[in-house]
Amino acid sequence: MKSLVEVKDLALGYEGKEVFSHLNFQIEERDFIVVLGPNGSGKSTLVKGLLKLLKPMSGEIIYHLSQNRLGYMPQVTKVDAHFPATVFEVVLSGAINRLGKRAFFHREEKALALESLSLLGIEDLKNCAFSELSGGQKQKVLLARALCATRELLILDEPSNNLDLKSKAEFYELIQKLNKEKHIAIMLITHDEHGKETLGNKELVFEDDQVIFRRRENHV
Ligand SMILES: Nc1ncnc2c1ncn2[C@@H]1O[C@H](COP(=O)(O)OP(=O)(O)OP(=O)(O)O)[C@@H](O)[C@H]1O
Repeated sequence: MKSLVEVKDLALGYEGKEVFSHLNFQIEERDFIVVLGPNGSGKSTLVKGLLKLLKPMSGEIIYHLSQNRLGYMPQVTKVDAHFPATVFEVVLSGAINRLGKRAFFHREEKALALESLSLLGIEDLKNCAFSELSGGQKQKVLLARALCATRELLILDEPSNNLDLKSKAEFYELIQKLNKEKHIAIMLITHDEHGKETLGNKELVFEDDQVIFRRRENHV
């Protein structure tokens, strides 16, 4: 499988203090990597590094993504729930990295936003106010927004947070389908028991001063 991202001997941290070091792993095409670990262990720090919001203290991250595009879905709690925009506007904003020097979205980006909505079966929400959606619907809209950025690699930050069991199961089914049928590589950061047991072909586990990367044996 082609490598999408190579993390080599990476150390990340804040103000000269390392959160983790000597981290090595690769994200390959079609991978579904589950990232696990207790609060404060460094999961979000890794995500910040992958999104280039935090510079490596040592080591490097090498990207083999087309036009360096990465899809990121933030935690709903980190998104302003009262954001005064329609679903379509929120999804379209995911295509901002495709604009280059243009200030306005073209027909292609708008078509991509519609296609992302329809891929997730939520085209009927298009004109709804984002702030009025349920938690599960908001997650799907943010996933459609990430799909507008790229179909190569999505990083999902605790997507099951604050969802009821039914919405959670539905959401996991959806991302599994994107991975298996559309061959989108996924990195899922989760605390969730469901994710711990059943999802992913590989896992990255942050525990007691070490980070372990391994293949999951129970992968279906
Ligand atoms: N901006 C920051 N400045 C300084 N220290 C930080 C900053 N952000 C996080 N940290 C520290 O880095 C460590 C790792 O935090 P991080 O947020 O990556 O953990 P996490 O595994 O994502 O936790 P959670 O599951 O609660 O989101 C913690 O000790 C945290 O206090």
